Amino acid sequence: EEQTEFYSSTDSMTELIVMEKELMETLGAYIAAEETRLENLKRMLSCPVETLVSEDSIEELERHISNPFKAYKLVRGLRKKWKLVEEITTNSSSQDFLGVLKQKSQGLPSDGDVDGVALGLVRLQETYHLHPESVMKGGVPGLVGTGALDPDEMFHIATVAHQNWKYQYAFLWMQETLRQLDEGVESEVSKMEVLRILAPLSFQMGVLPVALNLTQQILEQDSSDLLTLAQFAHYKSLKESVLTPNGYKNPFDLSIMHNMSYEALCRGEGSKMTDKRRRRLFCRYSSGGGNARLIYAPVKEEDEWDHPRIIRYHELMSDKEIEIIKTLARPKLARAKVVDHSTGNKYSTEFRVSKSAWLAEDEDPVVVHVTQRVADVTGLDMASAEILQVANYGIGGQYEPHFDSKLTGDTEFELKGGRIATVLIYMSDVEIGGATVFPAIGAALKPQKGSAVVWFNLLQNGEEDANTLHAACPVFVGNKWVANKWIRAHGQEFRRRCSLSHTE
Ligand SMILES: O=C(O)CCC(=O)C(=O)O
Ligand SMILES: [Fe+2]
Repeated sequence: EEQTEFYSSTDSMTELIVMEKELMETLGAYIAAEETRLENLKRMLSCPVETLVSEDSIEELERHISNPFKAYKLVRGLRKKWKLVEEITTNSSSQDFLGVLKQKSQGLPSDGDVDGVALGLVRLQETYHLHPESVMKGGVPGLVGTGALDPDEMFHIATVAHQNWKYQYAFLWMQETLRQLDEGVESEVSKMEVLRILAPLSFQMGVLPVALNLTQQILEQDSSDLLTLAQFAHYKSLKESVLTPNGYKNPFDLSIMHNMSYEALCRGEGSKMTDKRRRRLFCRYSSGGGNARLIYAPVKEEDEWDHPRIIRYHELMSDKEIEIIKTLARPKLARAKVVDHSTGNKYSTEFRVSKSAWLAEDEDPVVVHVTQRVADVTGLDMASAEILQVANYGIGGQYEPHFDSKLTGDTEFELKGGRIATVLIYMSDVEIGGATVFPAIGAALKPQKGSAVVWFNLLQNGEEDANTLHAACPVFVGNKWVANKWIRAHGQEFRRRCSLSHTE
């Protein structure tokens, strides 16, 4: 059974806000119905069938009901009233409400979803080198109104980081949790729970004085804990020995890990473009070599990179077209899957966190128009191209370095050839993060709504171009929508436009 997995796409996160609003309305209606019911019950309570005065003696009561009319009224009144009370009591709308809640709750986040969002946050921290404090205290430009997390939320993020072997971030979040608890902030998690994880973690991270101090704090609470006693003795002997632990790393220094060129490029560092080369990159208007559709409205073409050639076409899609494509894709978005090379099975991984959908030409004239526009500006033959793939990235959504031409079990290869070119259309701007980076050449391309970037994955000899290894950086702030048009080799033999054919 497929999970909803909101976190892999920002679009499904917005659905959650809508759902919360609907649930609140349903809850409001339920409460109103219950209030009316209670009001009715209270009214029953305030008008007794007969008033019993405390001084009334048995004789008086007997005299009272000796009047046959009064006796009649009493019997009838009691029957009527308490039948009504029973009716009102059983007519609770709680069953209806619970039914609605149960039906809606299938779309609400599961525990797995909550963990997934936390892992997404840690992934962002890794890529963009963010300390817990800077995330919370607005130390990140563009990230406004985050607000503080409470100790239970921090403890949860720390636990998820720990379970996913992200020890440095687990350590930092646990530390922050402990700091808050020491400041007396209310929490469900106890200080002992935090200490029992943080003490050995501090040792693992190589900060022996902290490990010793925290272990001591555990023992102050529970001096009979044998395991902790043994750990304490071990840490102490290490401290007293002249040997300092090898490979000591400052656990607060986030630059020591995740410094692969892919992540550096995502942070806007490590571009390998020199000034001299940059001066030879141009921007021009092109009519696609006399294409009738472009003569009066030439396309703005910009060199993004020289070797290999990467070109950006501006205004490939209009905002209106983008809205239509997104609307068509929305109901079809499913977590993007990666193919297992040995078994051919598809599975979802952290390697590729996004939701995608395929749109065929017959779904809407706009899809046909996009294909036509791609054909016009690139001059490539679309007969062998794949249908349009639309992707939406959520919190921490990313696609780690890969080649578009490396497809396992490619059923179209025989007939249409390899994925010779990629046309990547950006259907949104992204406030922070979400760049497309090429680690082998040190290039980073920023999403720009309506524009498309194009490169050849295959060299003229048909071999894969190792320089086209690329990745989608995690989205940090914003919503990322892209569309891919993969163009196959067949039909391009005489069409590889000179502006794009600098490769050998
Ligand atoms: O979203 C991006 O920036 C790149 C996506 C990509 O490389 C792909 O879908 O193959
Ligand atoms: Fe790709």
